[in-house]
Amino acid sequence: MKLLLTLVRRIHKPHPCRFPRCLSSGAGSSGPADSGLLPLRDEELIVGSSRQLVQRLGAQVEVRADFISEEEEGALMQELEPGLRKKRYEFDHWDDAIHGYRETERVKWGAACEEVLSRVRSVAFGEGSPLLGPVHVLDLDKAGYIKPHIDSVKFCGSTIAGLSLLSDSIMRLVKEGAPSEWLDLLLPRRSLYILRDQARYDFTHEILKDEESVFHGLRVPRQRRISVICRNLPV
Ligand SMILES: O=C(O)CCC(=O)C(=O)O
Ligand SMILES: [Fe+2]
Ligand SMILES: [Mn+2]
Repeated sequence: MKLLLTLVRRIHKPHPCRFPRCLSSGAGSSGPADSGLLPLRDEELIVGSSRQLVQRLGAQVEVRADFISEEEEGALMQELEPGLRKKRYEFDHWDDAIHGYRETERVKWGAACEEVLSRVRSVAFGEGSPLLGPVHVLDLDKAGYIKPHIDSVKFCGSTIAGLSLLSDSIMRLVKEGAPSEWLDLLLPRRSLYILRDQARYDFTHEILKDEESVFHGLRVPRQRRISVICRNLPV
């Protein structure tokens, strides 16, 4: 199982640090302490190297804030935490795409979680799109991060949809072979993100370390974060 999950990710060499950056202005910033950055409108959750790129690639990237309620997050945690707690976070595989994580897959869910997942599937995937059966669950330690990689085209199809639990985080997309083209997505706690087509095939994605977690000039503290990821199958 570990092997299959690892095969899902094709790692890419980290690119040189791109801080500081010039970001377009306009987002508001205050909000409740819980997901510290809300309320932001969904279109304010994406910034990038140019307006054109945000517009063009933005059609293939979605971030939906507040996709699940606190109760639904609680239901997912209740179902996932017992199994996750039996595993240790892995920090020592330097060749892995992910540092400081434990992960699992789940096929069968209780009713409350199944309801959430069917909502994810219905917004992310076209009718009849064949899905990868098991849902992928990735638990990142506060000190964990995901290095730039592209999900395997052999095992995964055109669309990746992920819920973020427990923490806000920043997902960075960087065009393969053209590192000056990038998008940063602010993924608030309890949001859903969807990557499609070019955003999924031609751009690496990564989750920033806590200490690099700055969006639009705004510090976004990264806590332990759990993602629940649905994928479709390659055609
Ligand atoms: O945690 C996430 O949202 C993304 C995980 C990921 O990129 C992967 O497992 O390939
Ligand atoms: Fe990935
Ligand atoms: Mn992924």
